Amino acid sequence: MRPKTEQSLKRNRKQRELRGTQVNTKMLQTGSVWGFTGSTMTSLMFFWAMYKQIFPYHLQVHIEKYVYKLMGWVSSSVHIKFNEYSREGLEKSEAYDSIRNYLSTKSTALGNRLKANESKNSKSLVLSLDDHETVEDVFQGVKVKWSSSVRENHNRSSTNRDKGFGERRYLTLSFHSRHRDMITKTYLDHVLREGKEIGLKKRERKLYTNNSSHDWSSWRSGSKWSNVSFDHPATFESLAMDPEKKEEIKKDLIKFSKGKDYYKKVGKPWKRGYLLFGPPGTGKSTMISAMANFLGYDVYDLELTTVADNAELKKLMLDIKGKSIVVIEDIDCSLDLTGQRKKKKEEDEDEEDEEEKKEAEKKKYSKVTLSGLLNAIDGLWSACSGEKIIVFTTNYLDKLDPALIRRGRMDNHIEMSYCRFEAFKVLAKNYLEIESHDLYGEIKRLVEEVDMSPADVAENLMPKSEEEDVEICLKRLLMSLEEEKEKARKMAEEEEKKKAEKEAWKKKKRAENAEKKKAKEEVKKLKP
Ligand SMILES: Nc1ncnc2c1ncn2[C@@H]1O[C@H](COP(=O)(O)OP(=O)(O)OP(=O)(O)O)[C@@H](O)[C@H]1O
Ligand SMILES: [Mg+2]
Repeated sequence: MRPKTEQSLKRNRKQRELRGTQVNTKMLQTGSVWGFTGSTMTSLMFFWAMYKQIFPYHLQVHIEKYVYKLMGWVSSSVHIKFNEYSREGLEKSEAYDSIRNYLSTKSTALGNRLKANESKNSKSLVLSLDDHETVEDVFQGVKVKWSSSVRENHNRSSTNRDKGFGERRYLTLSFHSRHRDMITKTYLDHVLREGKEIGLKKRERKLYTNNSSHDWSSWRSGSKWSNVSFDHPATFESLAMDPEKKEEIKKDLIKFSKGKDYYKKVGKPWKRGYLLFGPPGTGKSTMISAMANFLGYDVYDLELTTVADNAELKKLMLDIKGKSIVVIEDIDCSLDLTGQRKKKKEEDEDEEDEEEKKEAEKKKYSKVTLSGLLNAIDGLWSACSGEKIIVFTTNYLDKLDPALIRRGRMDNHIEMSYCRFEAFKVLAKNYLEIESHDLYGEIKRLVEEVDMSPADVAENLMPKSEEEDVEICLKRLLMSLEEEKEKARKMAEEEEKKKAEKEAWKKKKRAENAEKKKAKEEVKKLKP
């Protein structure tokens, strides 16, 4: 470790010497905000190079301090330095990362030399300004200059050495002193905000699932959630549904994600609830992935049946970060959230089949109640750590307690329905890469009258071998639709028959009753 560090230090020193006085001049900059004149620079360069060779480091630090002060008196420029690490060298500076992200967009435009870094938390390479590079930026008509610098880290504690820090990087922002107020107040705010935004878009997103509380202590740092990287390919473009409805949802999401100030103004926590309902295979789960990809949010898949009680649910909720979608799938099956009314009904019916018994067993573990869940959604936690979207999915809207899905809790109710022609066109484009076909007319007629889920349509459209072409897939879909239509017709016929039989039975009963009544009345008349 040590020989390698010393070698790298030597190499750095050499590089510095090769770069000459220009680089050394940049290294003058160490104060947090200070200034110096450009006119005195040239004469200083020579002395600076000499003095770096002659004086030991600890003396240089003192000399530099006084030189900066002197230069500050006559300066017309202001320089602000941003270190990569905190003073102790242990923690990476968030501001540095945000500025680096911001500058990566500026430097690409200007064609500067860039450095590609691979980051653990980023889904792609992070491009940043290379060492000793400069880039200009213009904000509200004011020109500023950013330069990236690196200097040896002379204060290498054992921790630093272990972490492999031989160098200290920093960015310097330079501008004319007359713009000091605007730059320090408005421009820096703008840079940090934009940089953070870029960082969030680039970061690798996660899919979290809740651990059972029995396991909380055994997970690293007592984590309540375990995660994998979220890599679902669904997007709104590939989602088959009514285009107008899709646009509405996208607009709603954009409004929400940009609504920080609005929510603050109206005094509401920055969160929004979506209820997705519809038959199986209509794209509810796919929609959640598309939403997460659209907004760049993490997904927290909350399995309520493994949550022991309300207190545990609250702890889980408090452990959720901002910019996330909290999902409770099949909310009607998760817990007995319909309250007493359902219990009574079940007791009356007394006809639980095997499946229901198993479900009930699962639910027994969890003591989460409806009011616990309502608190978890609406409670104080929901105002913590940034914006959140909560999504419930269900196949049976009428099974849910109205309190759970009322507006304000579930703000947006979205019905995911059977595949109609507009949705079919999206699926055909996704699966077969076609925009139209001779068979479209026939398909349109059938999909508008047959209830087939997008999942079933997609399955028919997917080529099953290399030999299967577009026509084969479309014809298979047509056949399935015809079969479904026939099935639906037979079912309707049977329904009709049953209804007619019931009606006939009722009529017969009514006639029998009338007959009986008549006979009784006649007997009454005959009685003295
Ligand atoms: N609207 C859709 N657009 C695109 N693909 C869809 C759509 N609906 C379903 N699919 C396809 O069908 C598969 C199943 O859909 P998904 O899991 O989203 O349905 P779901 O509504 O969540 O069903 P369930 O109610 O059973 O959970 C998806 O993987 C996707 O390929
Ligand atoms: Mg689903």
